[in-house]
Amino acid sequence: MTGVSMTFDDGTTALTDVDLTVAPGELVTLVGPSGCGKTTILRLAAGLLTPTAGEIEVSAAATSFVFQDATLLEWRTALRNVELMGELRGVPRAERRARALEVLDAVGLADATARHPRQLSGGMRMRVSIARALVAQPDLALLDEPFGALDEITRLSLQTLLQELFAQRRFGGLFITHSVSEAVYLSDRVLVMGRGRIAAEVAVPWAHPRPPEVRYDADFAALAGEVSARLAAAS
Ligand SMILES: Nc1ncnc2c1ncn2[C@@H]1O[C@H](COP(=O)(O)OP(=O)(O)OP(=O)(O)O)[C@@H](O)[C@H]1O
Repeated sequence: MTGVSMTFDDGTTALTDVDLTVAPGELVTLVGPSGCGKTTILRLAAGLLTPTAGEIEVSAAATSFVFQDATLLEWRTALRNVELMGELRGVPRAERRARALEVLDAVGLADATARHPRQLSGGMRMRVSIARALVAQPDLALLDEPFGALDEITRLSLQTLLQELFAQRRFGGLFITHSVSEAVYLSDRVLVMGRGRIAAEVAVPWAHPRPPEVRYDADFAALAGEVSARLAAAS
């Protein structure tokens, strides 16, 4: 997006002159204080909102979304939740089932495909949600604080999983988080937002996949410290 500004009908200006690019296969995170415009950027990228000014160009052939709430259909099994996307697109039954089983296996749920959402833990529900996003083989995934409601241990394991999936499948990602360490662990670039604008950018140089232990390196702590300092300056 180039020069994007967004003012809502009630006069609230959420974004002013924002430039942002996600290269193919790149994972970019947005961090910033509550209300600074992160979700508005994602909704604009998804085509759910039209900017007041500026241009948005999405070259990805397929875009997927993952929200903080797993948003599963309670009356469908995990497998049939993941199959739904193929059903809506008219993918033949055998093919959509094979694809759904493959991504459920990739997120570590091969043994839980027949369970309904109420029979799954919060972390497992989020794995189903990620599987549902991946089954469409997206070029771009838009993730709005997907791990925000999870406990710390589940959150760390899902960060590792997402990062491994990203390394294998090389989809681009735009990921919102409030966690500085999550941002540094996952991304190629961390964009630090102030109110309605991108205030700073911190590049993370390490190739994917990143071992979970990288979080305990001194270099990691230094980058997290830099993001935190920029966040404090931008807020
Ligand atoms: N539909 C809307 N109508 C009017 N104002 C809105 C609308 N959606 C968002 N806003 C306002 O735009 C600003 C940015 O909101 P946005 O949801 O993008 O922030 P955010 O950074 O994602 O916040 P959080 O971290 O709390 O989720 C806020 O002031 C919010 O109140």
